[in-house]
Amino acid sequence: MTPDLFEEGAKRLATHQARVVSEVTSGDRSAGFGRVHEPGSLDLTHGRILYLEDVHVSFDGFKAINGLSLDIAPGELRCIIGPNGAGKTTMMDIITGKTKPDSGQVFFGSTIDLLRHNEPEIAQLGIGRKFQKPTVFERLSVFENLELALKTHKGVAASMFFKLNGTQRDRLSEVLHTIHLEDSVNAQAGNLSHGQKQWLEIGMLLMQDPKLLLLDEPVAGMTDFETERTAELFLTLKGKHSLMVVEHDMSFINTISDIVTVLCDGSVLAQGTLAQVQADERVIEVYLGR
Ligand SMILES: Nc1ncnc2c1ncn2[C@@H]1O[C@H](COP(=O)(O)OP(=O)(O)OP(=O)(O)O)[C@@H](O)[C@H]1O
Repeated sequence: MTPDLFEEGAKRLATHQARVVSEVTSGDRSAGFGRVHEPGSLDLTHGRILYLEDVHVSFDGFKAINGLSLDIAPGELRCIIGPNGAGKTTMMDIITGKTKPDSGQVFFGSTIDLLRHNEPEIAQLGIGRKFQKPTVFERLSVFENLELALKTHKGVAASMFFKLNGTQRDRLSEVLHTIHLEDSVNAQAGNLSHGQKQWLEIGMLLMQDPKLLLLDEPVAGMTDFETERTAELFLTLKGKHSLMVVEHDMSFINTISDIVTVLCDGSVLAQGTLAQVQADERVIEVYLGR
């Protein structure tokens, strides 16, 4: 880096720090959000890995997200439910940088302002997303899919010369064990069952060691047996990773959930244990009264 660029960077940092100091209220809920962080580290000082505050998004005047505030603790497994059109997918689009909100705050840890980053950067920061439909490479083996996930994460240039080292091989074996696919390591992904493909895709995300995993209807289309194993898998991941699971299957949610957040009309309608939210009159009304 040239001295000029150094100087410019130092000036930007000083301006940013001055602005942050003037904005932060001591002891406030938002205290410290926006602080400059060490590159590569995730500041969890405030005990929150994800923090959304008063987020708004409109599509052609329609308020899809309307004052959404929500936060998640490190290692937590949070379930998100809500009727069709509640804003669940749009919320995930905002967290992963696919949709930029009109206003509001979205922080990863205390210091990383996600609204300043694009989709690939957010993935590199440690937020992995699994869409409803499995998207594995059908012609490749289970092993090759997992290996490819690691290569892709390293970037195009690095991936051309990529060769698994010992630690990465150990990681791959560990992930294979976690996703219950040890016996299918050489199977072609296209020949796996629907549930196994879903697990493989989760395994591909795990190869990148995400800090936060967003999972959209992970058990849709699974057999009862596959759903049970997925519940076991998520309970294994909880603690090591933070998980946000959007699901409609209430018995699955009952097995895995601590706290359930109910979204409706783009904001949080209720939050608590599954039993608490199911007993909430407002929740009953949005599910049954429409
Ligand atoms: N790109 C877009 N343009 C216009 N409207 C949109 C767009 N994306 C989402 N919406 C609208 O925003 C609202 C929220 O949609 P979203 O997909 O986030 O809901 P959801 O809770 O994920 O629903 P579902 O459970 O059916 O997947 C819906 O009314 C949807 O039609």
